[in-house]
Amino acid sequence: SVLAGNGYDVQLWTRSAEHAEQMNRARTNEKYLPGVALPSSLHATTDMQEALRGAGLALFVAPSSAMRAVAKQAAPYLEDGTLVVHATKGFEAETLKRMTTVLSEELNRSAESIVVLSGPSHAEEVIRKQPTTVVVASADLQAAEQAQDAFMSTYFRVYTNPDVVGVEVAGAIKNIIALGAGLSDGLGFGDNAKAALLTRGLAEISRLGTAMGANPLTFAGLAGVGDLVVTCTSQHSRNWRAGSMLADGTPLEEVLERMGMVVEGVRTTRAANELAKQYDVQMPITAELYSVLFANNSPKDAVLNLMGRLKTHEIEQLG
Ligand SMILES: NC(=O)c1ccc[n+]([C@@H]2O[C@H](COP(=O)([O-])OP(=O)(O)OC[C@H]3O[C@@H](n4cnc5c(N)ncnc54)[C@H](O)[C@@H]3O)[C@@H](O)[C@H]2O)c1
Ligand SMILES: O=P(O)(O)OC[C@H](O)CO
Repeated sequence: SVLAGNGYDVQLWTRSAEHAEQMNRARTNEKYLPGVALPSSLHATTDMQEALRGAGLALFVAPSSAMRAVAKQAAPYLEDGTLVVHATKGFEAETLKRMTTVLSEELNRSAESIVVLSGPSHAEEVIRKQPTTVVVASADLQAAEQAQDAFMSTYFRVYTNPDVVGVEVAGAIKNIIALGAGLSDGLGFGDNAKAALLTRGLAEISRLGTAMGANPLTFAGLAGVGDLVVTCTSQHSRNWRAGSMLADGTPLEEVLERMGMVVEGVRTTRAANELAKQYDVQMPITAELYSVLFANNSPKDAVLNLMGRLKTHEIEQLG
């Protein structure tokens, strides 16, 4: 929608012929963003070759679990001059790889040339042209600026950042904290608890991110604090909603079925739990979430465990 509004002809690839037909016929996306008109220069297709023919820019935004498969399908048709951007928030579950790594492997491109777009940006608001700010990160400044120019509009403001690791880690891990924020609200806890989760969640994100090579300042930016705030507080957040449903004892499988859309925080909790071990960093909120999601621990016990941890310093934990 943003790109079409900027005057580009946009081909929207989907694997579902029925969904593509519905969007082209009704000029709305009834399944995911009902009731909002799609720009006339946006055309949906299930034909990957058609979607990528002559493309100046290809935006990959499949769920993290599908990214490798989608990239594999795209690889034969991606032209050399096409800028690759992704907006997916998560790790590959089996390998713990970041999305730029997965894309680089499947598309036979250097990871440095790929751009990640992230930040506080719920689709429901963007499609209604509500003011939104995001960041595009790439090791290649020219590539980041090319993406910035393509997406920047009167209601969609885009900043560049060279820190791909920081932006990808922040975008992925905030979904875990949002699940926790939903749980906290669902348990009836108040604003103090939410603020605690956001702040100590940011400490966890920063700790893992810096261990993986990120610039700590990225976590104070749009991909860090910005996305953490929006995902932990917005009515639109699927991760927050899933967390609030878990609070009343609804089993995880049922929550995911009822959501009907990707809840990245669930798989990311598993991945982050592994990454914390690999990089030897403490991620207590993630560990408790893991125990609730995958080891039948009760949310109330998880809170008791977090509050009962040994006393410690605030700042030293950031190191
Ligand atoms: N929705 C948002 O506001 C938003 C904002 C920023 C980033 N993201 C990120 O974008 C990614 C996708 O989220 P979404 O909101 O579009 O999810 P969604 O669940 O609303 O839609 C996912 C789409 O991917 C398709 N899909 C699922 N598995 C597939 C596969 N194996 N092959 C091909 N297509 C497949 C589904 O059919 C659906 O069309 C996530 O990583 C999410 O964190 C979403
Ligand atoms: O709806 P969520 O929880 O997947 O969050 C969507 C975006 O990541 C918000 O920036």
